[in-house]
Amino acid sequence: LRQVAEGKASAQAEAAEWKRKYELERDRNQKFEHAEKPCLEHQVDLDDQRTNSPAKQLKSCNVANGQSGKCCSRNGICSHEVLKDGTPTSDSKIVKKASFKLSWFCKDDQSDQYKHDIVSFERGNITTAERSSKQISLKWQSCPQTVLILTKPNSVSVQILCSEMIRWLRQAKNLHIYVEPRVRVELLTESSYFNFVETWNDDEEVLMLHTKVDLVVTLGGDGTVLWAASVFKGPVPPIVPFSLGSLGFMTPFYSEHYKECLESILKGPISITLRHRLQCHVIREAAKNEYETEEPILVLNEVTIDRGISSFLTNLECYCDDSFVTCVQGDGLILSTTSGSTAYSLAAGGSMVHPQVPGILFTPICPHSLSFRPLIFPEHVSLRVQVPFNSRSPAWASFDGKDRKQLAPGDALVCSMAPWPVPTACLDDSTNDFLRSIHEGLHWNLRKTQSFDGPRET
Ligand SMILES: NC(=O)c1ccc[n+]([C@@H]2O[C@H](COP(=O)([O-])OP(=O)(O)OC[C@H]3O[C@@H](n4cnc5c(N)ncnc54)[C@H](O)[C@@H]3O)[C@@H](O)[C@H]2O)c1
Ligand SMILES: Nc1ncnc2c1ncn2[C@@H]1O[C@H](COP(=O)(O)OP(=O)(O)OP(=O)(O)O)[C@@H](O)[C@H]1O
Repeated sequence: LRQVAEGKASAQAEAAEWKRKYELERDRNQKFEHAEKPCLEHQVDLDDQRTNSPAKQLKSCNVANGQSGKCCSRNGICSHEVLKDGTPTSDSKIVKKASFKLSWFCKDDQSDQYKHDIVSFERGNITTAERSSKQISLKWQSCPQTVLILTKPNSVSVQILCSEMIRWLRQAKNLHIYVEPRVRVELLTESSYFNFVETWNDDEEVLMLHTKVDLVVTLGGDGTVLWAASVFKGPVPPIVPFSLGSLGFMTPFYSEHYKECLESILKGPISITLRHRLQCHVIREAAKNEYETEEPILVLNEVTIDRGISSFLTNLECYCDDSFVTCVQGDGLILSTTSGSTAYSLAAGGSMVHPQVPGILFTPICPHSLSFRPLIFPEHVSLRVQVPFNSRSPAWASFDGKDRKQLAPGDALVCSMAPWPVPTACLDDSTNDFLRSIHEGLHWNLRKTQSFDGPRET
């Protein structure tokens, strides 16, 4: 039964991955197949999809796609492709969701003819052209109209900024605002002016948030960005993270300049870091049937499997796809995204990796071995961490530092790249923001410069 459940989980992850790859591939092919028709021509249809009935949506989509299921994008990803899943609600008749287009560029854009080949065989030479180092740019194709503001709890400065920002977004920009139920109560306690601010009542409404929200603003530290990502179990709208914590690796925007920042974000284009997430399935040995596989959990930083309160050594068998990797004997193991590489994984001795690099970091925590160096796996693998039957104690899994789950002997955790990344807005661009955060946040490689005078090589 466990094998069946594991098979199902990995098949689901694989299917999602194939869907993502298929969509990217289809966009690439578009460039070659499509006539030079500007994307904006289809804009009316795309906007209509948001406001009209499902039947009309289907029709307009078919018209936009020339009945062939193709996207209007030619050199990027259109928002209606990323966000189209989910049925339209009655609200979507009133408020249109803004459409945008993501596009990328390489430094050597001149070599355009090879840009869309992953691997090409030119006169026997293998060349790669599809690298992960592209800066992604988001261009609004219709104006954003709905902003979700997520805030760190129990902070007076955050509360003050939140109400000030909402007033400005409403009065100067005439935007629809969503906040968490807790924040709406706080706002209404402050003033009945905030009656227009919307929220949700149950988890089902949260599941549909991505169909209503154009932009997410976070006010807090990295933990608030992790929180924002966890709210979206599927596609995530672009996130603009304002720094109101002590260490902001993922929060490049300064809250003092929020008006200028939001002006330019709402206008676009925006440089985006597409932060990959991991999809984790807990597979129970005791599962009675395959349907008992627990809901997958998406993490932006990492999933940690550790010894919890147990004083025994953790014993974890690790597999990559079907190959045995190793047995971790120590305090535990961190499976991290590249965004999470500067968080817990870093503290456990893992490398810092640029967040735009797609990979899964495999970092042991205090391994009782002299030779256990951290690894980085490619993005397409599925990793399985199994608590062996002969383990002396259970292990504990935690997801972005939250939601601890016990893994009994025989239980396993299966982890692969999720199809829904977290797009965070950059202050500058992906690379400069990353370098600034490791310089300013960690004082990386800070050393006094050697003086000029002294002995010299002759
Ligand atoms: N020994 C450690 O370094 C350690 C231990 C436990 C958890 N953590 C990290 O804390 C994260 C949860 O963050 P939180 O804010 O909810 O908890 P928290 O309030 O305990 O803060 C943890 C610290 O990690 C920083 N952080 C979080 N994500 C980061 C990232 N991607 N890059 C660099 N620094 C980052 C935060 O800014 C914060 O200073 C976990 O995902 C885990 O990575 C680290
Ligand atoms: N909207 C929210 N609802 C519930 N919990 C939240 C929310 N936003 C943030 N948190 C939690 O609050 C904690 C602290 O948040 P955050 O890291 O943003 O602030 P901080 O600790 O002041 O920042 P720093 O770690 O940089 O000092 C985190 O554990 C985070 O998960």
